[in-house]
Amino acid sequence: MSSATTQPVLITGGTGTLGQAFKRVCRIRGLHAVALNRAELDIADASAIAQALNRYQPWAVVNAAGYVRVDDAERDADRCYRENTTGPELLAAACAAQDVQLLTFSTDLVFDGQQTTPYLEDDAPRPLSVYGHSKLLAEQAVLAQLPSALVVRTSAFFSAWDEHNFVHHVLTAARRGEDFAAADDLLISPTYVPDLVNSSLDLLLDRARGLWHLANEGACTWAELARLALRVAGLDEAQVVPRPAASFGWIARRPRYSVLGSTHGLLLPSVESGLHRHLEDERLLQSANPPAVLVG
Ligand SMILES: NC(=O)C1=CN([C@@H]2O[C@H](COP(=O)(O)OP(=O)(O)OC[C@H]3O[C@@H](n4cnc5c(N)ncnc54)[C@H](OP(=O)(O)O)[C@@H]3O)[C@@H](O)[C@H]2O)C=CC1
Ligand SMILES: Cc1cn([C@H]2C[C@H](O)[C@@H](COP(=O)(O)OP(=O)(O)O[C@H]3O[C@@H](C)C(=O)[C@@H](O)[C@H]3O)O2)c(=O)[nH]c1=O
Repeated sequence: MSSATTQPVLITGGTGTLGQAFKRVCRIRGLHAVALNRAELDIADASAIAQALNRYQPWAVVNAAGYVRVDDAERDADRCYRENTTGPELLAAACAAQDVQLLTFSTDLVFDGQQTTPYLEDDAPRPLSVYGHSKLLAEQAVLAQLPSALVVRTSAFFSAWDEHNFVHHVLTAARRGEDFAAADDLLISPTYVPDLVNSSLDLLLDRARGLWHLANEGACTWAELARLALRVAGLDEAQVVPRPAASFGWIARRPRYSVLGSTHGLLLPSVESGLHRHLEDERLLQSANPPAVLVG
């Protein structure tokens, strides 16, 4: 295979949180990358995948595309399975045929939450939602098509690089002086997106394969995460209103415990460290002269 320096990493879902973050981290690390949006590459279209692989000749595909609206998925199952299961399976088949590495992402929501200790890669999955089921089928299909694929289970993204995440919403509400209701009975593993992307890329470059759990160290409830974010930001933690998950009226069931541990022993830095860097990134991006590598 040719070297990673001459061929690009091909990123799907280039307009999303993860796709944009991969683009940015590749730029920071000097890795050649091409990020495609849905119009340029629909991952559920086999001929579009073949065309993209032929055109860009990537050494690896990073699949950052997916259907992530967990509640909507319960009533929009066909679309969810198309984007979360069919897409990754077709990518894996195409990568297998052309000897290209593949990194794709799964979720803590493949688990049912009955455990009381962190879920490891070989613990039995039993999803409670259409979204979780679509991701479990994808894991199985991808590894059947391409046993060398890297499948990273992760959860509860936060990042200052865009606004589509829980921590951003909490900070924004608190700065406006508004209270913020957050579930206090679901235990999760929050994940700082830049840490996830850097570690995933390291694993991809090391040719790691199979299932890996990647999340920041430090299990907490959504309410604890909200309070920690406000504490790190020097805001008033009392603006977090703890509530049971059942009171939010969500359509999809969520596991009450979906903390991720790993048999591989690789842990990202602590959630608190991620929050400090989230706030520092906010500051840099809002400054008069943000660093060029962070812009775009
Ligand atoms: N957000 C989270 O907390 C977590 C996310 N993940 C996983 O990480 C991955 C990325 O999530 P995230 O970045 O948050 O999601 P986003 O919704 O921010 O981004 C998803 C991207 O996928 C694109 N997309 C959807 N369907 C297709 C398709 N058929 N072909 C090409 N592109 C498509 C979307 O395009 P468009 O804008 O056109 O819709 C969008 O750009 C997903 O696999 C998700 O399951 C896992 C755990 C936690
Ligand atoms: C959990 C929670 C969410 N919210 C808000 C934030 C958000 O706008 C909305 C729904 O929350 P989320 O979508 O973040 O929650 P959810 O869909 O459960 O998040 C998931 O995303 C998918 C893609 C994953 O794979 C998981 O790892 C997980 O992080 O409700 C609260 O206001 N309070 C809360 O306590």
